[in-house]
Amino acid sequence: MAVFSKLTSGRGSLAGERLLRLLKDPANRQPLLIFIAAVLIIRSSVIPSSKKRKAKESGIALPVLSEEELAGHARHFPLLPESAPAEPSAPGSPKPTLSLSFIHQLKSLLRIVIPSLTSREALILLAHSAFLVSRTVLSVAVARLDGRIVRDLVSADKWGFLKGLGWWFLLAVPSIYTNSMIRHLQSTLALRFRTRLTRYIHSLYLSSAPHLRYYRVPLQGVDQYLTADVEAWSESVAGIYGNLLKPSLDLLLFTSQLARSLGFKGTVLLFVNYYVTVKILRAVTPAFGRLASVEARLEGEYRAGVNRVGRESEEVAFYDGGPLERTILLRAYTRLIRHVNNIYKIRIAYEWTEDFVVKYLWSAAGYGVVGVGLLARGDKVGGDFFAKGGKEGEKNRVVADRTETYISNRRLLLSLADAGGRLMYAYKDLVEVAGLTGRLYTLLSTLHNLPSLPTPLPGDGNTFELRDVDVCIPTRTLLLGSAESKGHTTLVRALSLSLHRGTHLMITGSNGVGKTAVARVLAGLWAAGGGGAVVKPGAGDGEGEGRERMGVFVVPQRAYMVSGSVLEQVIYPLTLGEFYARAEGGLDEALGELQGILEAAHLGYLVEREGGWGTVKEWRDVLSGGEKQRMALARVFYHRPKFAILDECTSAVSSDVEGQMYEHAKSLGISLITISLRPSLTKYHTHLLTLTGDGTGSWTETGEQGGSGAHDLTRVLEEIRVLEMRLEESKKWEGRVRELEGALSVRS
Ligand SMILES: Nc1ncnc2c1ncn2[C@@H]1O[C@H](COP(=O)(O)OP(=O)(O)OP(=O)(O)O)[C@@H](O)[C@H]1O
Repeated sequence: MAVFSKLTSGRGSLAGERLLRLLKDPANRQPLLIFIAAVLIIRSSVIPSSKKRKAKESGIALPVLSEEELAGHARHFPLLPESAPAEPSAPGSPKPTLSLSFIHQLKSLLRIVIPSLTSREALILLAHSAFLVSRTVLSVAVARLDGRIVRDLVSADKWGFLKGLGWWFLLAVPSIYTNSMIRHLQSTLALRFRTRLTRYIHSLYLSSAPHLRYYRVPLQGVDQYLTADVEAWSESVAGIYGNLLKPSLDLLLFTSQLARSLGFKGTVLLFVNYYVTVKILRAVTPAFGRLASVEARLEGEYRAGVNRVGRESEEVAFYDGGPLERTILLRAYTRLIRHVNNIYKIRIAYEWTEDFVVKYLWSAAGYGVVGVGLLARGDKVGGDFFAKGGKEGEKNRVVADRTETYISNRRLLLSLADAGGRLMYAYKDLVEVAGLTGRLYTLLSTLHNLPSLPTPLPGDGNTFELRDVDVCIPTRTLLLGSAESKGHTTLVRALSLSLHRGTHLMITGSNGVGKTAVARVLAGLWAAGGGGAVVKPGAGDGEGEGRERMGVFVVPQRAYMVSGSVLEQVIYPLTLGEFYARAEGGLDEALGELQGILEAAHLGYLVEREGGWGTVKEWRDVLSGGEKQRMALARVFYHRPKFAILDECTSAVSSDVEGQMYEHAKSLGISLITISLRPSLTKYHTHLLTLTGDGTGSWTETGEQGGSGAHDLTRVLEEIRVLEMRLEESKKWEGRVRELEGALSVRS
């Protein structure tokens, strides 16, 4: 009551008095109280004040969930047999029906989007529910008022009619406010669900080592899951609540209201009507859930095709592959459209039945139900009414009362038919939500259940070692972390290596023998097979070098350019925030250091050419192949790792520049592991690993022994080459000598 006394004080006292007067009437009390409660909830907690909104807008952030928080959810996402990674086509395959497993899946996802009963989402849901209830109550009030107005009209009650009209306008205000708030809260809820789910999936999918889920997830078209599916699910789930709750409430309330005037028979008839409706619609409802799930998958395939052409546009253009790409895209599009068309066709029969049931069967049932009471009693208001002693005024009153009852009931019945229709649509939506829920659950349970890769041994921090490791092409199980190498194609068998800082290894061998595969095992992307172990140097300050150094930094074959500025290209994968935090001597000094690094990578001109460190461009397209490779080397110089794995990453750089960059890297104390086919690079290394590629997985290692090393190896190879050349030449001279001898013998 404190709220009301506040309302009645001061300027609002007149309005407050009126409000209290309205509340005294029991017929008005219920809808008004609900309406006021809903407005107060919204004002206090859901719609932020302008001050609050400003603060929120300036600080919109999506903090990453911690591994502990993610682990807390993991138990709600056990790997279902349908979504087990053994089934690559899993996303479309689980049959989404309204079964127990759907309820479990939905609950698991709802836990993410509504984390607690005091969360903002729960409050919005509460306010949404309050508005839904108040809308139903308002509908009943409107139906009753409708009846009263017509009654007063029929009985020519002028004042009653005007009063009714006044109430009509008064009720319009909360009604329209309620309707718009329901829509607003539903969209807000959908957006918040989407944000929560996106944040959760990103935290899980892009979590850093040791899981590298984004690299290992064995699902096709993950982008479709992350974008379209999340959005569609959030919209549907936020909508389905209202679409289910409102008509269910309507059904309950309208039926109870009707039951009062329809009597027993009418009420039974109403229930028979419900039963028949449900039976008919259940029989004709197609598997909308599965259809929606397949549609999402096909949409994903088409989308991935379009993305590929956009990404590789230059390559496609060089080959002039447009027509072929068009055929591929059209094929994917046709598959999608054919499926969507099928859904439309399947829907026709369903919608015919639905229309008939909702519009005609329900209305007919309505007339029947209203009429049954009156017709059954057979008490006409005709001539015999007076014969039985009825008076004129009484007749008018009876007619007016019946009109009121009829109008109110008819309105309630129409609303009831509408509620029934909505409920049917909601059922269809619910089945579609089941499809999307199945897909998202598959994604999350797959991500949660990716087993950890075996953790590399730490060693002394300055040694890189492979002990008896089989390098195997990853089948799904190996990719998921199994160290069991049986049944897999083994590229390199029982490989053992031990590299200390200061030594430099070159891995060579012909194409496809598994050089990059060895790098993947070294970097921890693939599990070491054959029960072997990897000893990997972690981050640290090395041997008293002052600055914290990364353990291992890999430069892959294809140079990767991140979206962002020139500066962000050099410091990748460091964020700008981390870069600033590191710049202890000030930003100018840090940028000066970066400029020096670019010069060492022969890219000193870049910052000036591109208009500054902050210039943002699509660097993948702007930089030449060689420039991209030099930028990748600049990253190595910036991070100064203990070990750098360079996978054919200077193939487009001229030999002299390549040599200078190698020397520079070594001068920074970086131990190099180079994968290359260029013999000219051997001279920068102390060890040589040759993968023979003879199908047995064998390999040979040449290393520093007693002062000799790869330098000797190069020298020996060179000497053999020179001797072979001389041998070749000597054959020519032998031929010439024989020619001359032949000529001499002819003369003599
Ligand atoms: N994810 C994978 N799934 C299946 N096969 C793979 C996979 N990755 C690599 N392979 C196969 O393993 C073999 C070795 O690949 P890898 O990339 O290590 O060769 P490489 O020696 O680096 O060759 P190149 O000199 O051409 O770069 C190849 O035959 C390749 O097709």
